[in-house]
Amino acid sequence: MIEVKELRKSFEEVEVLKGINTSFDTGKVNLIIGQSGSGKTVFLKSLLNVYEPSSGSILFDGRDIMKMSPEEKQTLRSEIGTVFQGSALFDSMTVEENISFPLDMFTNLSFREKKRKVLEVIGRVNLQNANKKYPSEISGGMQKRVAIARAIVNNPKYLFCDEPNSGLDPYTSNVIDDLLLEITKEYNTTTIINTHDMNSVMTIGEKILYLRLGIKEWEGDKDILATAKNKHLIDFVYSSELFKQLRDFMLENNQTSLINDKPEDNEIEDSRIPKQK
Ligand SMILES: Nc1ncnc2c1ncn2[C@@H]1O[C@H](COP(=O)(O)OP(=O)(O)OP(=O)(O)O)[C@@H](O)[C@H]1O
Repeated sequence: MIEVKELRKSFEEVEVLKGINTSFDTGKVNLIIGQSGSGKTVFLKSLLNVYEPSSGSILFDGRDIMKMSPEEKQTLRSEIGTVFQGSALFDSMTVEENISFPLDMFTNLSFREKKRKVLEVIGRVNLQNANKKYPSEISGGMQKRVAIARAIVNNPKYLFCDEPNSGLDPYTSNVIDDLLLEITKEYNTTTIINTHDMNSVMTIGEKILYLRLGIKEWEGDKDILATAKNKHLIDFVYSSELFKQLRDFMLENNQTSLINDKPEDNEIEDSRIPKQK
C-alpha cells in the first residue's frame, strides 16, 4: 500500500501539486487521470522521488520515502518496477538483455538463475520468439511487453506505469491493459498507472484518481464513474461523444455493472463543485 499525505511540489514559484491526500491499495490497479498539465507526471515522479517533493509524506507500506537513508532508498528502488513512456528500452541490448537489466543492477544472482527468471517472465508476457531480437526489430506492442517483463522480473512490490498504451492501437492497448491487471493480481503489486486512455479507465480502473490543476478533484472506482456527480470529472471522462452516449445509455437502463447502488459511499466529491441535476 502507498499512502500519500499533503503532497506538494513546486518548481520555483509555481506550485504544481497542491496538497494531495490519497492511498493506493496492494493488489489493485490504480489509475491517475486528468487533462494535460494537471500534474500526473509530476505526481508519479514525486512518488518515485525522481522529483523531491516540496512537502508532505509518501509511505510505502509504512516507510516514508522522505525519511529514508540512501541505502533504504536503494532497497526501495529494487522493489519498484517501472514502465515509462516509449518503453525506454536499450536499443543496443536484446530483449533478453533488456529484461535482465534490473537483475544485473539489484541482485547478485548467478547467470543461470538470472536466465531462468528472464525466460520465465518472457513466457509470462508471451514473447518466447523474440528473446534474441533487438527493440528495433519488434513492434510497439511487443516493446511494451518487454518493458512490462523488465518491470516485473525482480518481483516488484510496486509497479509504476506512465501511459503504457500511448501509441498503441485499441486492440493492443486492451492486451496491455489485461496483462497489467493480471500481473497486478499474480504479483500482488500496488500498481499505479498514468493514463489518457478512457477505455482503460472503464475496464481496469479499480481505483481512479482524477487530478485537476494539481489537486485531487475526485477519486473512486470504475463502477461508480457513470453515476459520479463531479462536473469537471464528467466533462473530462465523457468528452468523447461515444462515451457520453454510453453513459446516457447506462443511466437510462440502470442495468450495467458500471453502476453502483450507493455511489456516495465510495466517492469523494469536491464540495466547491455544484452537483449536477
Ligand atoms: N521539471 C519541471 N520544471 C518546471 N515545471 C514543470 C516541470 N515538470 C512539469 N512542470 C509543469 O508542471 C505542470 C504539470 O505537468 P505534468 O507533466 O505533470 O502534466 P501531465 O498531467 O502529466 O500532462 P500530460 O498528460 O500532458 O503528460 C505543467 O504546467 C508543467 O509545465
